[in-house]
Amino acid sequence: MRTHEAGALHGDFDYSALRPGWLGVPEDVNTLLPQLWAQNVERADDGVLHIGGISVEALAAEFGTPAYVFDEDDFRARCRAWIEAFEGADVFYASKAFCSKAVLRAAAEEGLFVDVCTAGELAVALAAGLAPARLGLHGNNKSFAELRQAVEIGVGRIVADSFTEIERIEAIAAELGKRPNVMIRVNVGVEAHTHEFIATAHEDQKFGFSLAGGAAYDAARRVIQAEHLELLGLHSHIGSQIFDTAAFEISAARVARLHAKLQTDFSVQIPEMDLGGGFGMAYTSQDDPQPPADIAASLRKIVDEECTAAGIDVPRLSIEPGRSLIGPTMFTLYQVGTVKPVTLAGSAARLYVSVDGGISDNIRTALYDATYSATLASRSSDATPALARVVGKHCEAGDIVVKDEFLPADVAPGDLIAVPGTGAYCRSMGSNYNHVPRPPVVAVRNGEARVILARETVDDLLRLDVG
Ligand SMILES: Cc1ncc(COP(=O)(O)O)c(C=O)c1O
Ligand SMILES: N[C@@H](CCCC[NH3+])C(=O)O
Repeated sequence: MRTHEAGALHGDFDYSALRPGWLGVPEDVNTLLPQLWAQNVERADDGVLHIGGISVEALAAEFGTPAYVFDEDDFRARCRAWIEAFEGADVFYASKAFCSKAVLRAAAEEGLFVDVCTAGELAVALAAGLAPARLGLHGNNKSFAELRQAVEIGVGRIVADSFTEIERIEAIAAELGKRPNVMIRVNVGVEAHTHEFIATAHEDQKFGFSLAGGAAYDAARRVIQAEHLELLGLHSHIGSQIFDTAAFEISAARVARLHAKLQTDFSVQIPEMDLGGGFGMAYTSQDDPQPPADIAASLRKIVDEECTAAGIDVPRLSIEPGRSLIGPTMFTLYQVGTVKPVTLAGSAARLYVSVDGGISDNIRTALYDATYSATLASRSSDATPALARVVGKHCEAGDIVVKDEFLPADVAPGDLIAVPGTGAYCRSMGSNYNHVPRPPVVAVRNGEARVILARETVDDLLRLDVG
C-alpha cells in the first residue's frame, strides 16, 4: 500500500482558509462526530464502519458501490421528534428531499403528512398507499393535469402560487363539483442567510405572492370570494438549510399579521397556517442545528403573540421539514479508485481521492458550494491525516463530492469511503451524467438490510435510447 509523507502533505499551509473552524491538522480522523451520522452508525472495534450491526464491507459486497445507506430507525425517530415538538400542529414531510415509497410509508406510519410538488412525487405517494387527504401539493407551475388530478382525488391542500393557478383550480373545482382547500404561498420578503439558489423569500425570485406588494392579500381575497374554493390558510417557506431562527420568526410574524388582517377585513375564520420547512442540518462540525423543540417554541410564541395582539384565535399550524428529517439518516458509500497527490502552495499537497460516483449522486457541492465531510469507512488508520478532496469519476473538474477533508494519508484504491448527511437532495437531484447509473438506496432496520430503491443500470438508460 502506498503512503504519502506527512511533511510533504502539510507544510505550513493555512487550513483555516479552507473551512471555517479548521485550525490545523486534526489529531484523529477515525472518530465519528455523532451530530454528522445517523444514530445507528458506529466504528466497531475492528475499525470498520457498521450500521445497525452490519459492516460497510458486507453492504458493499452485497449491494455494490456507490450506494446510499439509510438508517430507517433514525428517520422514524426524527419523524417522532418533530411531531412531539410540534404537538397540536401537522408535520408534512417534504418529499422533494427524498422520495420513495418506503420512506413516504414510514413517514406516514409515524404520523406525518406528506407534501409533493409534481405528478411524479404524487404518484409515489399514492403508490405508497397514502391517503390523498394527507397530502399537500406545491409548486410554482403545476400543470393543468396535475391540478385536476389533485382536485379530483381530494388532495388535502393545494398551495397556490399565482393568480393563473387560482383561476385554474377554480375552473377545475367548478367542473368537478368540488371545493378544494387552497393555501396561498406568501413571499414574506425575508432575506434568509443561506445560499442564494435555495433562498425563496427575497422579492426577486419566482415563488409566492408578494406580501409587501399586496399580491398575497389580493390572492387570499380571490380565494375567499371564489365560489368553489376554500381558503385553508397562508403558507410561507423562506428557503432551505437555514440556522438563523430570527428569519423564521420574522416570517411567522408577517404571515400571522396578514392572517389576522384577512380575518378581520373579510369576517372569515382562516383555520390554518403553514410555516414551511428549511430547518438546517449538520453537514460538518461547524453546523449547529436547533432542536425541533426550540424551533417549535419560538415559532409558536411569535404566532401566539401576533394573534393575541390582533384579538384572533391561533390557527392550526403546520410545517414542512424535508432535509432535517431525512438528510442526516443516510450516508453514501463509495469505493476509492485512484489516489493522486497534487501540490498546493509551498510544500503542501492535497490528495485527490477519486471514488466511483460523484456529481451524478451528489450535485450539491458543485451547485451550492455545499460542505460535506468524509471518513475512511472500511478500516481505521493510524497514518498521518492528509488534506484530501473526494472527487468523482465524471468528466468535469467541478465533480467534487467533498471539497476539503482530512483523510488518513494511506487511503488507497479499494478502500471504502463514507460521506454522511446525504439523505436530502442527493438521490432526489441525482442525474445520469456520463451515463453513470444512479445508485441504490439500501435501508437498514433491525439488523437487516434491504434495497428500497434499486440501482439503475446501463440497460435502463439504453431502453430509453430508442433512436
Ligand atoms: C414549499 C417547501 N416546503 C418545504 C421544503 C423543504 O425544505 P427543507 O428540505 O429545507 O426542509 C421546501 C424546499 O425548500 C419547499 O420549497
Ligand atoms: N435542493 C436544495 C434546496 C431546495 C429545496 C427545495 N425548495 C438543496 O439541496 O439544498
